[in-house]
Amino acid sequence: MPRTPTAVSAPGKVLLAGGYLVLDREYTGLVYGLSARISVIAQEIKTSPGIQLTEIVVNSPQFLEAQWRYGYHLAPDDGGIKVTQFQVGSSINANPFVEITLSYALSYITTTEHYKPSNTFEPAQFTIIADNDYYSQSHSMTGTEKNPTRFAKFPTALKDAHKTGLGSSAALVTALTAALLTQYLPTSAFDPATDASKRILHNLAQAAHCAAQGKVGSGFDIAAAVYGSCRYRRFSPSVLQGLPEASTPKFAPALAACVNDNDGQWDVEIAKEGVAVPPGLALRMCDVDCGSQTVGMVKQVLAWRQADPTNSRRIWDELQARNVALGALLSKNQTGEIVEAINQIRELIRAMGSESGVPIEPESQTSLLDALMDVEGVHNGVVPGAGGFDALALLVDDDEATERRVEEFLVGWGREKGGAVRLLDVKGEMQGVRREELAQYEGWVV
Ligand SMILES: Nc1ncnc2c1ncn2[C@@H]1O[C@H](COP(=O)(O)OP(=O)(O)OP(=O)(O)O)[C@@H](O)[C@H]1O
Ligand SMILES: C[C@@](O)(CCOP(=O)(O)O)CC(=O)O
Repeated sequence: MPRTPTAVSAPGKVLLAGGYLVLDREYTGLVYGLSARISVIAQEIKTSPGIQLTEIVVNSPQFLEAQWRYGYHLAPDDGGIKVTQFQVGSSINANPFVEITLSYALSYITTTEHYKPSNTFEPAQFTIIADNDYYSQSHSMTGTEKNPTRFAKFPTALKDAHKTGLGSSAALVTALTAALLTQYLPTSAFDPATDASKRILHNLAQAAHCAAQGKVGSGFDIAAAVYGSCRYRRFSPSVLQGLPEASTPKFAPALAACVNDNDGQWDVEIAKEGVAVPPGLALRMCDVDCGSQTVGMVKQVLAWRQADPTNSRRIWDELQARNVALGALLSKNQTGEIVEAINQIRELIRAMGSESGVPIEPESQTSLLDALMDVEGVHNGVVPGAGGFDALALLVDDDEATERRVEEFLVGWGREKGGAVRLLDVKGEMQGVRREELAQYEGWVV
């Protein structure tokens, strides 16, 4: 009997407060999950009787040239599962986030008691469906004009897609890891609704995402993808630094020991209590269709921190206090105090920017935020995360009239200043990873 297809989704993120600081365990970040999700639908590939396939296919049908086919084998000396991409068409088009997630999740599964003694995984297809707000490009909806489906078809390959900065890779790695664990383990061993499974998923997705990115960041984006909105204190980088490279000797047992946290090393702190958007308000995002190269910005800010330890500590400690104060007043619904609390945070973010020479809140974003605050119903906003030209996060009254006023304002702003500024549909959302009903993907998966 073929298994019924399953779907899981993970949300995108916005780091409302705590950019840069959250890289250090002394400080915390205020992270919100977003209603923009990445879903992965897992289905068996039907084979003819007598034919054995060892193939795993991953598709991202909203984009051009977005199918990746993999074979796999057990690497020697407990190296786990090595995946090898098959060529489709005339060129090979790699997706490191997909490939590394496969090799990490499958390697982990081989260490569980549920792995088939036959040393195989049933051939399966994993379809990635992303909410449209992850990308800035104009797109065509796939249904009829009167009845468009929720998911768009983009006229580009993924490498040409303009990202809005909502954390597509973290949501993808988390959802794909959860889909693989759901597909190849019984529900008694993995069920994303339980806390124990969420911990496994979090640790495994952090390990895969760091490997795919080629660096250990703070990991707040994976935390948001798994747990949704939370106050986040990072794990010590040493938790992952001892892992051998994938498919080298002893990778699989080392990964399992790390993910199962045999030595109690994971010191990450995720607090969901008290992280909220006050009733009647919404966290919205405003895309400026630019995006930032955050790697260089992070390097430069950290270099400033080393070069000027006294001054930078003074700014960071005060900024942490202001960030915590914002979290507290949001959770206590003190809506009237938002404007001043965020102004105070922005002031120090700009100070950190001018001291380090990094445009964390660039002047053009300052003028846009300040002008938006004059629109009725808009409280305040920040350039979240690493800052720069990523989409802005705004706290606004959650009603249609405010939405209309903001949209009208942005049209005028774009006309006057040039550039495509627009309100994204996405809103802050509390929930993390979850199982999904299949019906919503009709037309995308057969
Ligand atoms: N819909 C998708 N299908 C397949 N792969 C995807 C999809 N969306 C994102 N990816 C993978 O994630 C990569 C983008 O990751 P990257 O970390 O650069 O962006 P991001 O996580 O959206 O950005 P940020 O961290 O600034 O918010 C893509 O190059 C691709 O490998
Ligand atoms: C600068 C940093 O603190 C936040 C980066 O956030 P974003 O990817 O720009 O949303 C880096 C990190 O936390 O890994």
